[in-house]
Amino acid sequence: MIAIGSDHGGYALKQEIMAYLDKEGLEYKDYGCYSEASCDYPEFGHAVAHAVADGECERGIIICGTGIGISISANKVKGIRAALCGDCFSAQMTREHNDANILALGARVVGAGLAVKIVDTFLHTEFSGDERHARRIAKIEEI
Ligand SMILES: O=C[C@H](O)[C@H](O)[C@H](O)COP(=O)(O)O
Repeated sequence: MIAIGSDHGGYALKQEIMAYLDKEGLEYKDYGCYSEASCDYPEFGHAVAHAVADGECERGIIICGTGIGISISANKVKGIRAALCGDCFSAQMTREHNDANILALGARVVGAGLAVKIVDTFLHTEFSGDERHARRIAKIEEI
């Protein structure tokens, strides 16, 4: 199960991402927002982060205008490694090296076509499991 959430700035892109997930037959839960009315990104970053940290969902996707505010919010939750990605290489690396469990996107930064490719890369790349990467992630957890 994938947790997905956005503020008003990410709402339209979220619809595109959910259409992609539907097409791929991937299950998701939408944690809001549910319209383009102005709202506050920390609420939705927090909701998705908790769904992932609590084990309710395996991965998360969060979207705001830049992807910055909502990723800062999600990263406040223990156990969350939210990565803001604007390209497929970063999405691949953050899965292989950082075992990122949430992808953040900036709807005012990337177009829908690229965003879907980034999501696809993020969801289909596994953590490498290399000792050096696991050691560094463990150090993040200690902070
Ligand atoms: O990091 C924050 C996000 O980019 C927000 O989506 C953005 O600040 C919202 O701005 P506004 O309220 O002007 O639409």
